[in-house]
Amino acid sequence: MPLTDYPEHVREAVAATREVVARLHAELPRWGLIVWTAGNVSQRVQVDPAGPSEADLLVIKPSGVTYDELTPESMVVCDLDGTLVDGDRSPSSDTAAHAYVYRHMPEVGGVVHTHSTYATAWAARAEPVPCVLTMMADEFGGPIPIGPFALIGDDSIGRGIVETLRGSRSPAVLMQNHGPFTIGPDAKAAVKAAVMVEEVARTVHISRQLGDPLPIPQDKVDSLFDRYQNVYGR
Ligand SMILES: O=C(CO)[C@@H](O)[C@@H](O)COP(=O)(O)O
Repeated sequence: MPLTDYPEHVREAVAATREVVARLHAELPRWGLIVWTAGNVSQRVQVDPAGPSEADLLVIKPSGVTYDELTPESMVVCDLDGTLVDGDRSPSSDTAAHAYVYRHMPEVGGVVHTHSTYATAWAARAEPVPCVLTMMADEFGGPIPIGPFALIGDDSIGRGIVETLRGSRSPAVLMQNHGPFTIGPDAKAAVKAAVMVEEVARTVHISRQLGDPLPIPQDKVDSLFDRYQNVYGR
């Protein structure tokens, strides 16, 4: 269904989401998380005020466009099957993965994918980043998990993200041989997770060059995660 057939309040929400998603894309090169046209950010447009539903839409970057060319108007709107609803260009090649996450994780409002160097190096080894930093306990509630090797082009990547993160406290998954995908209640939270996963992947990598980092006991991880998620910054 073309965007013009949606009610005015939905079209207004789409316009606002285009502004948000375009602005958040600038954070990926700003924090050194991508090169050229790699990576993408999306946000769910909640159509039903009662809560996330199959009728929702998503806004995502156009495929193969450099970040300096991204504008709110260039953002692409799709339904949760990945079908184009509004946009002059093809949606990101990862749209199917983002859409799958939105269909199967109703609490997720934002998805980000990058190829950030240190996190992608851990993904190349299919090695979870161990929880050896209080910052990891705060942000991820434990190790950063590895998702399965999955080819682009169907639901494989999205299924791997959901199967890995459903039931996990981590908002980030390192897809084997590919790179990080992150989720959040909105796109800003998912971008923050993408920044943090690269930061801790780098720190733990450096620590490992000099010796064996010390794991944090699980009860301490639980305490740190609970404080950070429920008290910090309130
Ligand atoms: O990693 C992949 C595909 O999974 C890259 O092609 C992706 O980062 C960028 O593709 P798009 O420009 O969003 O189509």
